[in-house]
Amino acid sequence: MMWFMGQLGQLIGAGMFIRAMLPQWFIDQFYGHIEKYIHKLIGYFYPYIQISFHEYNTAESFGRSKAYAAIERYLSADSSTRAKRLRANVVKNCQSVVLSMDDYEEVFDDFNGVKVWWTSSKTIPLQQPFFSYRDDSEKRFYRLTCHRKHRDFVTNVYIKHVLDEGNDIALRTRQRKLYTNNKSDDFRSYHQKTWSHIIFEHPSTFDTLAMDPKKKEEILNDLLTFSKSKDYYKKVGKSWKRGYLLYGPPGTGKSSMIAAMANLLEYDIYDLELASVKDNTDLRKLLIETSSKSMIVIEDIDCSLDLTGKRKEKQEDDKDDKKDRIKEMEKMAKKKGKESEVTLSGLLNFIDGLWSACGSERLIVFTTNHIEKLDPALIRRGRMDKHIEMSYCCFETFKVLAKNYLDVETHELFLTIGRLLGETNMTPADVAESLMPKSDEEGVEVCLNKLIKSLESAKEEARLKSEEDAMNKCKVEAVGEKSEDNNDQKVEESDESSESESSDSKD
Ligand SMILES: Nc1ncnc2c1ncn2[C@@H]1O[C@H](COP(=O)(O)OP(=O)(O)OP(=O)(O)O)[C@@H](O)[C@H]1O
Ligand SMILES: [Mg+2]
Repeated sequence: MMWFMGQLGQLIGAGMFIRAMLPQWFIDQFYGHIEKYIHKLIGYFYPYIQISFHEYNTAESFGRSKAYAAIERYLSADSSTRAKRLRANVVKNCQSVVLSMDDYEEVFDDFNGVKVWWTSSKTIPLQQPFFSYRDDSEKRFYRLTCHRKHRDFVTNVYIKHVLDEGNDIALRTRQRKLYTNNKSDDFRSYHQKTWSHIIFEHPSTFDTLAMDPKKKEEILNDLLTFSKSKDYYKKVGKSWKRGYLLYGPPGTGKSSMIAAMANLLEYDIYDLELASVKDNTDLRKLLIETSSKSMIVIEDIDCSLDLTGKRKEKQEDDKDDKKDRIKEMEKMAKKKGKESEVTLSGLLNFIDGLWSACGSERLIVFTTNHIEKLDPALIRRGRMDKHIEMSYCCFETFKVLAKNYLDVETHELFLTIGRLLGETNMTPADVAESLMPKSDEEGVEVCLNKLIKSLESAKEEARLKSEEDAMNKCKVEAVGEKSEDNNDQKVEESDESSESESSDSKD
């Protein structure tokens, strides 16, 4: 049957060829009528329709057709098991090979009971052009054939299914990227692109992330639910994005959490450095050029810009250490002649203004060491939907680190470590550093003892510091009391002198 269909297809092609051979006057006078009857006749025997998808089409003048690429991926996923002749394409920096059907191969597809078949083919022009910006010697295309009674289903439903699947495969198999907007001035003058990128390869996952297991599971479920909620977001009229605020002291795993999130959902990361953004218009431009399935990350948002200060018109106390840092940054920016003019309202619009709805399936993540210094408008629910505290190492966190770094789940020293962790604050970064063997000779016990030692010295340091603080407080109070006494004495003396002056004058 397939052979028969193929032959009929060839006949149609032959008809086209005969048409090209006939003189023009004959075509003008008779061919229109003849062709009508030929098609009727062919249609009687050949109840199939054919749709071609060319690798290069005029609508997408440069580069390959996106539809062709999507079909190629869709067919590759399946055809490698069914087609007899395959073509190998090397991807991911020569690390893997993707197989696709070779030229003139044919595969069947069955979708919802409708049978179609795909043929890969190519045309070779008779004359090679003198000049061409790409190799025009071969023009590949896929031909889809189906029964004409399924025409509507195939054109409206099946082709959409193929393109969606193909695009999904592209997302699943792509190399993920880490983008930055911070470029040197020299680079910027040659390349006007807003983002530059490297391949994103970070080993952090939710398995390696040390934190309270219940909290971890809650975050994991939240992320997975988000990634499957396209229809829900559409139904409630919200753009498909979610904001996360990660806060806590340095070294508690905020950046590690970001990498784990991106690895879980297979998203790209756009690491946005606000201090390098010229103004709100530039910020919008950056937003527009981000892709879907991505995370936009602003680390240390409290130090990025004087966002709170601009809103409050710098009425706040200038002794604040954050402001000192910002002033320092502004000074440096002025020196370079590129001070950022991004305002708080610009940033709020970036997060959930009208423009933020472009693209979809996006996470916006802020990190900070000082949540209390952020403007409430910036982190209210709806903008930053989920607030996650990354805190000092507790016993549960330690157990995850011990499993990751030493491969132990229990040990007699765990009891001592648990007690010490309850008595002093140590970041997971510091705990991890003690647990990491520094040579092959350092076994589990040595590393756990190292941790106990550093916990004890951290505890001692904290005790000394609190004693010193208490002493300083006493000193300040004593100085305060003394100056109050002096003031009282001065007041008394001045009262006395004024009294004596008044009595003198009376005399
Ligand atoms: N919760 C954690 N789980 C696993 N590893 C951690 C955790 N916290 C810290 N680490 C380890 O400590 C290192 C520093 O952590 P990370 O950079 O994620 O901290 P951070 O909270 O982003 O710090 P900062 O506020 O200074 O940016 C990481 O490379 C990781 O190895
Ligand atoms: Mg960090």
